Amino acid sequence: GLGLTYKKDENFGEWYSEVVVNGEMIQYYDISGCYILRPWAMSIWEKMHDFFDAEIKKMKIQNCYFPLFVSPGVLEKEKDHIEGFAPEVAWVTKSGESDLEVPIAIRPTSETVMYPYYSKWIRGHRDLPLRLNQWCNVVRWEFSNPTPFIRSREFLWQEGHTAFATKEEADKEVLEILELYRRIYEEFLAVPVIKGKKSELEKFAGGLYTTTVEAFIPNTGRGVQGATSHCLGQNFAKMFEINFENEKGEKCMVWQNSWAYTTRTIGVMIMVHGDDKGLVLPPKVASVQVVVVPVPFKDADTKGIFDACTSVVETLKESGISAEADTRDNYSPGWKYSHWEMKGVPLRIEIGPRDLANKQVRIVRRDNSAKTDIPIDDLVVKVRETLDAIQQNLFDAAKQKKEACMTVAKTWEEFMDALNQKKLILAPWCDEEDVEKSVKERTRGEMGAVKTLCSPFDQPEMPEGLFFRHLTLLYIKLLLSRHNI
Ligand SMILES: O=C1CCCN[C@@H]1CCCn1cnc2cc(F)c(Cl)cc2c1=O
Ligand SMILES: [Mg+2]
Repeated sequence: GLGLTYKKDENFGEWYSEVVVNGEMIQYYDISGCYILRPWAMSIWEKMHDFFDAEIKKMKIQNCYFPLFVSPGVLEKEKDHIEGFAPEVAWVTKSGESDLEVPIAIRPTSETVMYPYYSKWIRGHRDLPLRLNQWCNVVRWEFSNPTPFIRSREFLWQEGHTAFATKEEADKEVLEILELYRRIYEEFLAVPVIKGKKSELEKFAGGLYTTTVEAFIPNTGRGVQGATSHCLGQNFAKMFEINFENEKGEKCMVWQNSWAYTTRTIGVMIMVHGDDKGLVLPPKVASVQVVVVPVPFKDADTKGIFDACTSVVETLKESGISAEADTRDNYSPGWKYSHWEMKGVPLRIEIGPRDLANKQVRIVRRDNSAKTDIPIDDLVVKVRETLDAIQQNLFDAAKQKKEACMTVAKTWEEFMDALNQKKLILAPWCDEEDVEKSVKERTRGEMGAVKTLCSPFDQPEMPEGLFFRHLTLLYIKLLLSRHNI
């Protein structure tokens, strides 16, 4: 039938797999960990792309495209940089029947692809800042359970790679990009995130520091990394000899950043807003914001109703609202309601004989099912207001749920209690790796281990209790459950 067989709060993993398929976002593919992104998903990727691409162009960042293939020598340039990652690298070993002389890696990320050329291109301070971005796919042959959008062996992302003469410039850009990621989540996907800094243990090992926007999946009580903006320091400059002659003629190493968000953003949005009727799309990223459904009654003025639907769509389109009429005559209105609810269209407009007679339409919100009759003359104003209200309501509801699953722990007991309640924890933190490792060990239990998510930039006032050596930063812990999402 049309409905979902799994309930979100009872079988989250199965609900998610079903809703991405029934909502026509994903088609499962015959290679494990690979998924087809159907237009209903691709249009969301495009909306975010259009925003982010325009913003980075304002920052004078230019798009480019580097090859998919990486030669082994370059990939393995720095042993410690890729030590843990080697099992994820996919290799091309043959062409046709014949083996390649040397296997070629498929990019899992592009530092080692790009930086030998940064070294060639950057000679003097006038070549700086060099700021390139690419929109592409990457391949990481992961083995932990694949999940559409959240963890796939190939995914789409943008990766920015920038080089500066000074650390100050790099530090500034790291945060400018992080703010764009916050805006993608909070202004477009209606998902609240926390900005923060990763611990030494959790950061990108090849970099100097990692900043992150952490999102929250209330159904699992887990945090999830939303996007990341690293300052690489001069580590890669040293590795790839990316030097420049400064104004005084001295040879200096550049300071670099790299930053990315991926198609995981779409999965997070689905998990946060979806319900037992299907997807719930925030209007800012919905390719169809309003669907108009004719409700003919016997033969009462059917033509008038269809004409009204067409003119409502035209009026909305003229005012920049993406609207579509479902005039298919082989489906009932009821079927259409369920279908477009499953696809998460934010607003439905119904037009029947009574609406026609009263010169009104009935609007039905997807987020809270509220039904309102509005005069046709107020159509555009009311629809725009309602779409804005839906966007805000989705964000507010997600924020409230997130805060409900976070708690402050000042003592070890409070900490363990919160863990067992599958909460995210704000706890005093000494930011020492050995302590982080020991806490990970001490908390390894049937629910999985615990890891730190970030140290939030917005630190709440210091709690008075201390249980780590000394209180420096608060951070949010993540309770990892073996049965990941
Ligand atoms: O997160 C970003 C933003 C965009 C550019 N890259 C960085 C760091 C990526 C870390 N990382 C992540 N995954 C990796 C997987 C691999 F197989 C290899 Cl060889 C390397 C890596 C790796 O360096
Ligand atoms: Mg990884």
